[in-house]
Amino acid sequence: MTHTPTIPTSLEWHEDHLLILNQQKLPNTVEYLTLTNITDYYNAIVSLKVRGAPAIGITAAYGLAHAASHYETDNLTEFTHLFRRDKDYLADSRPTAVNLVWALNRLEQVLAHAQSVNEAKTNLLHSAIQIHTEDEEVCRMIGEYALDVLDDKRRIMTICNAGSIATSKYGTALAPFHLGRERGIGFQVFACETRPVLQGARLTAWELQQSGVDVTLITDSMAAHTIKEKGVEAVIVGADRISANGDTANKIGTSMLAILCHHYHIPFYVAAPSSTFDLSSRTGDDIPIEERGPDEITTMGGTMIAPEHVHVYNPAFDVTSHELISGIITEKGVLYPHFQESIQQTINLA
Ligand SMILES: CSC[C@H]1O[C@H](OP(=O)(O)O)[C@H](O)[C@@H]1O
Repeated sequence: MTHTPTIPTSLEWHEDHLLILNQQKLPNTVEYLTLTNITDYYNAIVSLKVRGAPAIGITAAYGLAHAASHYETDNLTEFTHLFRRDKDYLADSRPTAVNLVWALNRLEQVLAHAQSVNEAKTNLLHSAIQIHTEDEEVCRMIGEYALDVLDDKRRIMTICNAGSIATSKYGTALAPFHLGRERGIGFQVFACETRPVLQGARLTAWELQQSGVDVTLITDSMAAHTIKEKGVEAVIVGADRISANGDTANKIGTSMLAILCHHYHIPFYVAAPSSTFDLSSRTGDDIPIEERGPDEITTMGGTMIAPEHVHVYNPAFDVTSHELISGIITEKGVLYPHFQESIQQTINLA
């Protein structure tokens, strides 16, 4: 049976609930979950059932609007108090991806202009839907600019999953591959498995196969050898938070690839929407790095692969110095060094 290439997505809003693709079950099971209360939304984000900076921002926005639609008060002051309680709850789910707080703050701005509880409930949901639908065009534009930047390069490496299922559609780092396949541009993508959660092995390999893109899976430790032996021509990655000087937080292992690109004299690109920039973080030192539990490292499929009680350090992200980044590809165009200035000129207009 021939497979019809499709670009998979992970989020669907249905009138009064959000349907999410359970990314913890991929690639073996394609399962959708219905989120019905704010604890469902929180737990889905914390447990990485939904993950990826833009996708968790969109999910949190729906979660907050959904919760607010059930507040039983006609008093706007009381409504606002409940709103801020739930906003803070969702904001605490994961600390590194700034898209989460960006989306929640956008809803708070909508609430500030509401004249009644009913108007607030309506406008909050419309804002969440708008954040979701806007993101698809943003990712498509990132894909267009990335195709220009990659030019005639075809052998590209990536890490984690900055793909269609990590956003509304298309993705950021993977967007050029999806668009390219639709236009007959044949990329060969080398996907790092991305220990410990295996977003590369479980998600990027699956997503690109669904979309008909040529993907080769490697372990993270094979990156240097693969760049040299397979003639990798560029690396493109996503981002969770980009500071004012261009330092970029992304999945753990990303800075390792940037250092390899510097050594092998190939370009290292970051692909991210404007909503991933955090100008209040002056440098990467200001970016909070999420640390996750030991089980992600000491177990696989529920089986211990390390001795009991071993000390574990599990940072989920690392920071790549702006000095190692060749370009930051956004929906507004490509930013080049010196990033402090180009970010001020471009992202301030967001
Ligand atoms: C466009 S996704 C951006 C970013 O989010 C991922 O982190 P996680 O899987 O922990 O949510 C990864 O760092 C991606 O590059």
